[in-house]
Amino acid sequence: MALCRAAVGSLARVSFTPACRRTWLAPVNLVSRRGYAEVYSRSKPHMNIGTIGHVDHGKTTLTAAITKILSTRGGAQFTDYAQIDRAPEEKARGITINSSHVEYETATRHYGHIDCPGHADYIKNMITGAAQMDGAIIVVSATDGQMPQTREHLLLARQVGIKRLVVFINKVDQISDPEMLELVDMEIRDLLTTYNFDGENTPIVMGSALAALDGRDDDIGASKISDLIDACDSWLELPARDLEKPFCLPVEDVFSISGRGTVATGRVERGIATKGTEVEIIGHGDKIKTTLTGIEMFHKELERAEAGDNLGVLLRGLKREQLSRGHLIIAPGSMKSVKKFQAQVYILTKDEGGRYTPFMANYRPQLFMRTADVTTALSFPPGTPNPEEKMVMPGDNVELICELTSDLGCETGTRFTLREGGRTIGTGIVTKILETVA
Ligand SMILES: Nc1nc2c(ncn2[C@@H]2O[C@H](COP(=O)(O)OP(=O)(O)OP(=O)(O)O)[C@@H](O)[C@H]2O)c(=O)[nH]1
Ligand SMILES: [Mg+2]
Repeated sequence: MALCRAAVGSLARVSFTPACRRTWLAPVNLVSRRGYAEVYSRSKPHMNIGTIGHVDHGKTTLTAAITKILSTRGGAQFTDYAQIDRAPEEKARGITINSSHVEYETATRHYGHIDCPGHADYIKNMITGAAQMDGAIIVVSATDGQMPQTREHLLLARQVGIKRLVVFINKVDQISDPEMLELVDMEIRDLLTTYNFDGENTPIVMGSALAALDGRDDDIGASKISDLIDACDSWLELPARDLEKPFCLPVEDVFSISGRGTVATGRVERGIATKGTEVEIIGHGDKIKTTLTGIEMFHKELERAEAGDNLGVLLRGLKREQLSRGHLIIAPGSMKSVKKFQAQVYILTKDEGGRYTPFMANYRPQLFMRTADVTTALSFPPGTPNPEEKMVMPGDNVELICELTSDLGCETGTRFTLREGGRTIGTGIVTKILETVA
């Protein structure tokens, strides 16, 4: 900020000097551009990560320690424990989540980092994607080893599509027996493998977040935080940018333009398509191959549609009635249309605008996914004890099977909401595809 202000300041000063009037633009622009780059550092790739793990294992202390260590290298502003733990309430789609966001940068990357104050907030955050994590640091206290929430967060991390994690074994200042640490290391590697992470190669760093924060015992404090940051840089993979993913345009509206044909409008979710690209239309019982013969945005013809664009596309040989809201226009073969899937769902409490009462299997709310809405029957996955009697309470995090009345294009990781009578009662993420349409 300081640099930005300096740039603005110099702009104001220079523009007041008449003699400079003709020439000031160039130097001032240079200053402001340089200022901008140093402040926001857009040159480094960005990645969203966060601390996850069992209550009291040291997630917030570690978050504070990372900002402290990086602040000495000029890559962060030190944010102390109290500032992080005083997480602001965020209303994400009607759901209140307490979470703190800090940012820092290393030599090669810019990170956004999320830390939640409680278990319930981690669950909500991971299911709703209120702050999407591309990777995570799982914190495990050496004094306890893995605990129930260690496992639950690992499972959720897997389900929301996090592919790689870095482990921080914390509180080693309280362990005198090195064999104990070896045991925790082995146990965590086994656990990672159980949840389909790479247990063998995942970096595990052992240290003390508190020592780093307090500026003592460098060998288990600051130096280990540095190791952890290096492990994040080298092991966590940058997510593919939306432009690199296969094309997907969820249809919002359909028009018929006489003499030209059928036009679908919507916002490109991901990927790139050019005029003449072959596409596939899926959903609502259809699978139609066609070609994009025109792309238009703000009444102007475009050669290329890309992620984020709000536009209309002209489709070869398609009748108005063949297309409707909720269809997906995709790169051929890049996604399947799905009739039944398993999902991790968070049911909103009444304070969050959700239901007042529990529901049981065969409850049939409306499911909203991208631009589509269809009715879904809900049931419990096989192996659920007493499925006929099981009740889902507001505030619960449950695995459910969704059977749709009309198929929709989706994949593992696609998010949706459940609504009933105009209110959102739940939010979920697809974790397993069970039945697709040929
Ligand atoms: N001895 C020791 N204590 C630590 C260390 N790191 C954190 N603690 C203490 O462990 C307690 C919990 O730390 P937090 O950072 O609040 O843990 P958390 O995982 O954020 O806890 P929740 O947000 O409640 O789930 C605090 O009293 C910390 O001071 C450490 O390396 N060594
Ligand atoms: Mg905390």
